[in-house]
Amino acid sequence: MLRGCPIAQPRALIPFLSASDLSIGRGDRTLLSGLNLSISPGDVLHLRGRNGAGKSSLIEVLVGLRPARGGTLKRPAADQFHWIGHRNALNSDLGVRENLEGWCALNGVAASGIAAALERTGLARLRHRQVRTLSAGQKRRAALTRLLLAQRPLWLLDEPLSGLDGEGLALLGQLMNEHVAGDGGIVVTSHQSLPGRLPRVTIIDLG
Ligand SMILES: Nc1ncnc2c1ncn2[C@@H]1O[C@H](COP(=O)(O)OP(=O)(O)OP(=O)(O)O)[C@@H](O)[C@H]1O
Repeated sequence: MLRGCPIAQPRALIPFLSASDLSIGRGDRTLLSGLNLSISPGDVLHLRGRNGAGKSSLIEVLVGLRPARGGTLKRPAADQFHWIGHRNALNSDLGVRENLEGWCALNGVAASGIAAALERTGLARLRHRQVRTLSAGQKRRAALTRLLLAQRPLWLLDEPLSGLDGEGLALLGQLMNEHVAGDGGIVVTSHQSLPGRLPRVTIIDLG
């Protein structure tokens, strides 16, 4: 029997996360309904909208912090995504490095990468500073440092641009670019255009 060269098959991209006919609400109000979305390796999903449109509420539903009001949601396992919320999830009383060490210990992540990750996010110099003494942008950078340590395929970033200066925005653009180039996926909320040159961005306007 003749055997030819194996023919390269197109890669089937299995979504990290998908939702159909999703509705979400706060209190007695429905904020969003009939929402369909899917995020696969290499995708960036930009959730855009005015203040109060429901961006944070939606991302909290996507990560499982609050239930959807209706529809279907398929989410990855907890160790397959990393979420950065509005508040950065940093302990103000601890130093930058201590925060990261604690996060690594809690999440079973090797702490050996902390020094390099802090260099990358421009915080090496501030590693011993108590978090409460950092500026808003520096706190944001500390939260972004966890992305490098976590090395999880799906990132969910709520307003990651807030507080960052031009250099910080460029850094975030690079991190996002590298992540999707390595077949990661990103869900990101922002009022602004996203930094960097991202190859595959889908924008969902929430109003
Ligand atoms: N605990 C709450 N109870 C009732 N309504 C709430 C609660 N928290 C937020 N809301 C309302 O839900 C709506 C959506 O809020 P959400 O924080 O998701 O908006 P957002 O698009 O992220 O806004 P922003 O751009 O200002 O961060 C707003 O109208 C807000 O007032």
